[in-house]
Amino acid sequence: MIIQEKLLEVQDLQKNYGKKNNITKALKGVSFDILDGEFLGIMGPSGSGKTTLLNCIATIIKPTSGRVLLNGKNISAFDSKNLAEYRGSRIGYLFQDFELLDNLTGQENIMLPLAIHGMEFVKARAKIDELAGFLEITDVLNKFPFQMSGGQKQRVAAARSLISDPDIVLADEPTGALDTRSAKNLMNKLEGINRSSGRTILMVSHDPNAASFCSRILFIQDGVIFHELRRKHDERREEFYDRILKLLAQLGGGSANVL
Ligand SMILES: Nc1ncnc2c1ncn2[C@@H]1O[C@H](COP(=O)(O)OP(=O)(O)OP(=O)(O)O)[C@@H](O)[C@H]1O
Repeated sequence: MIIQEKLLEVQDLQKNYGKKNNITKALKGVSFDILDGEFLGIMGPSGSGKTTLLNCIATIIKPTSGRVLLNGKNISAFDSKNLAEYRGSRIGYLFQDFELLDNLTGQENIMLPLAIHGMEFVKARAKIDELAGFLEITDVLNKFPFQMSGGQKQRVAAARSLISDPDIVLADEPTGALDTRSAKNLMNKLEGINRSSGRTILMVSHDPNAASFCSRILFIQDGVIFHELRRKHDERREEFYDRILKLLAQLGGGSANVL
């Protein structure tokens, strides 16, 4: 994996929900960079601010203060016209509950970002075939979501997140609705995409198994990043997984208490 320059810069991000007497400080000044080609994980207990952080980066919500720079551009200050250009094009999204449209086939779902941003049909066709082959979804391209397994739906959603060659894919608990086998399969595919094409991925997960596929993990609690684990060069995933579990045990007397 060739790691190059800073792709995403998160600078002193704060997010408050609510009003005057009833404010929840979900993010209390979060800062970190993601280098081009990284597969970064964010782990933390329920309510720690993971989704809020991802949604601020995804431009789905506006931070109370602080900035998110993508390729040096302050996307948190973009207006709706700029955002429309970025969403689904420069930023790919992968959600826990797939968010496929029920009345569209797999292929039509995958092509949705292209319908919005435009791409020649021939080019799109070649790209779909390539992604479908890699993600093993060729046989469900003409099926509707209700005819697919959970794992197939999530791999179709992964293809949709990648179809427009985004700078970064943001994944929120992508294995959350999958059984163990499908979850491992999906993570293997995401790791393969990260390694083979250098695609940058930012994934929020509370699952140590899923997180062990990342090259680096940031730990968040009470809206603050408090620890970082980096997968060593050539470290086997199983060894990284053991280190994650050890850290969680140190932090909270057992992973169940922490996450
Ligand atoms: N729309 C909202 N309005 C008010 N408070 C919110 C809102 N969304 C989140 N919060 C609060 O902000 C804090 C962080 O929530 P967030 O969803 O980011 O945590 P999380 O780590 O993703 O949790 P989980 O793992 O349970 O999804 C929590 O205290 C939550 O109750």
